[in-house]
Amino acid sequence: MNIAVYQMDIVAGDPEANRQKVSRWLGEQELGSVDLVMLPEMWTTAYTLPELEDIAEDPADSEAIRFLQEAAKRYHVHMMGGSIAVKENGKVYNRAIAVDNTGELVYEYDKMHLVPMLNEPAYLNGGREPVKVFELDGIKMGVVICFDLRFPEIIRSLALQGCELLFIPAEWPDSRRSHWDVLSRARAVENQMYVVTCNRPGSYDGITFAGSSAFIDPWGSVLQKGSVEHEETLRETLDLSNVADVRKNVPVFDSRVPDLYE
Ligand SMILES: O=C(O)CCC(=O)C(=O)O
Repeated sequence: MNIAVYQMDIVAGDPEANRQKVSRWLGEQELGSVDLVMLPEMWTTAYTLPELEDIAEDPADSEAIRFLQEAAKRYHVHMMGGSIAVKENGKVYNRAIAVDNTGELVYEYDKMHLVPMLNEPAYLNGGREPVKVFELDGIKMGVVICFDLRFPEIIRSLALQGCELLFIPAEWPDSRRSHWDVLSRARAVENQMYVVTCNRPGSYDGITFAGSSAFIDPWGSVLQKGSVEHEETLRETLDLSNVADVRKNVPVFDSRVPDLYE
């Protein structure tokens, strides 16, 4: 599977400007051989938490979701549309969106772990639906969002559902970049899956973000990594047969003793 990650700097609080930005970027790419495009966390708004109450979109009538669906059809690519702020029944959620290359919405996930360091619980509601794998081109995939990376149990739950490829859209700060690097590799090694991350660079409201988006293989090798400071595009072709090979060579899943710890 050929994947293009847009390590995008985000215009704060301006969904229209961000849609235009992604639209321009898509138009500049040679997407002929690309199967899937990935965007970062909250790519329409950035972390403008106090404004989200007003600018989060109704998911039943969302410009951002329509935009992802139109882009998927136009370029014939699956869209791992990072996450966007949505408002449903008066509550704001940080929702990851996956759209297939026919424009069909195939999976949504509301970030369940809210970040105390950012006072997120004051502005957002945590998702209450367990994570599930979804399938594109016969590949089992999962998505978790940023802070979720610190909770190995949510990612193990995806692995136990057969996940081979995990996406992590993020707005991870540079001050904790070492955690981002170590934990995303650790999740790939312990779950023997590909991990593809898309983290924004740039700054907002006194926080500088870490960039460092990456493609990590099921052995834990970093195939490619973005810069810390700059916007950029990362592309990689993943050979999904490596997942089965690594799981065969180091049979972690056959060696589990869940009765003793679940
Ligand atoms: O866990 C961290 O250090 C960063 C988390 C975060 O910034 C987020 O989830 O948006």
